[in-house]
Amino acid sequence: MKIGLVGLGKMGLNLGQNLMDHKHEVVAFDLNTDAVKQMQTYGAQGAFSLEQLAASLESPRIVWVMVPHFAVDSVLEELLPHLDQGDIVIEAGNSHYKESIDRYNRLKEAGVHFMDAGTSGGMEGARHGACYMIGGDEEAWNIVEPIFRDTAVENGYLYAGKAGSGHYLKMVHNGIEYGMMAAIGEGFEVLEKSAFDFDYEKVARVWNNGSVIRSWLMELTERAFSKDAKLDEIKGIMHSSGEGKWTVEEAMDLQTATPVIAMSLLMRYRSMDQDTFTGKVVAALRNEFGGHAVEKN
Ligand SMILES: NC(=O)C1=CN([C@@H]2O[C@H](COP(=O)(O)OP(=O)(O)OC[C@H]3O[C@@H](n4cnc5c(N)ncnc54)[C@H](O)[C@@H]3O)[C@@H](O)[C@H]2O)C=CC1
Ligand SMILES: O=C(CO)[C@H](O)[C@H](O)COP(=O)(O)O
Repeated sequence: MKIGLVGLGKMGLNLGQNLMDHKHEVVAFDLNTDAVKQMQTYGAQGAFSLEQLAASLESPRIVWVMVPHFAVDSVLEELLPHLDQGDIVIEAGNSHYKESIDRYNRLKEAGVHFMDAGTSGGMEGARHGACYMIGGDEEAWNIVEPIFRDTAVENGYLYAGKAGSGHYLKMVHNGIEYGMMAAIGEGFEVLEKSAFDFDYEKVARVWNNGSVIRSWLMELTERAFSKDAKLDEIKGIMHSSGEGKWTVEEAMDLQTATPVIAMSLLMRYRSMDQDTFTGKVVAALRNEFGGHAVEKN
């Protein structure tokens, strides 16, 4: 199939190559023209505007959008005037499912199908076989399914149903990801503070062989320690992009207890601060009521 690919960053560049390895034709666009040129060297057709991208595709056009979630609306606004009834937009980044439902409704007014696809597996998945969770019209799904089948690992895609369901699943997936990573991190912190002198790469390796906690995340743990035995080269600052927060907000709305995911989110926020005002207040209060020692700046 011929696919317009918008967004050629860490995910898009890999996905574009994956698509071409599976004999799909790719028309590639990014604000960063160097990325477009990189895709061209891999054999893609380059586009230097969304108008040019749309003009290079035949109806029903299929446009795969792989940009950060804050850029999705500007892409859609600029792209929509160049699309026709029956065209299909697949938004495969990490967007909030409610925004995806709004986008589905907005594009539907123009007769354009909008599919929300959650993508998992990171850059390696995008390049060699991803995992997808997809929502949107079944009519459009029947057209685009081969693209997902070709670029996913075996059994690595699910058409989940109506608009929003793909990004809803990806939101919860990422919430789980937060909790699992936090548990791995905490376990290694206990090891680090213990009286033993463990080789963390070897620990992760043995845990990857037959243990209950063997997993891709543990394999990545092993890989990270193989590069930097004590992770001395990096700070323990944990950024976040939103999906963990959305999962917790959704759980709150549903009055559902998700303490593991919520705590892992809060620990990410905590990691952004060198010191905390909370800590100062508690230390000051202990000092006020009990004369307990405080540490001075
Ligand atoms: N990196 C990862 O492991 C994963 C990322 N995602 C999601 O996929 C999406 C893309 O992520 P990455 O590739 O990691 O981001 P990235 O920041 O590496 O790449 C984004 C690309 O989009 C381009 N871009 C931004 N605004 C644009 C616009 N208006 N028109 C055209 N191109 C534009 C940028 O120039 C950049 O090349 C995000 O929603 C992200 O959350 C999903 C799964 C895994
Ligand atoms: O979706 C992903 C993996 O599944 C992306 O890597 C995402 O950026 C991870 O979330 P966060 O940036 O909040 O850690």
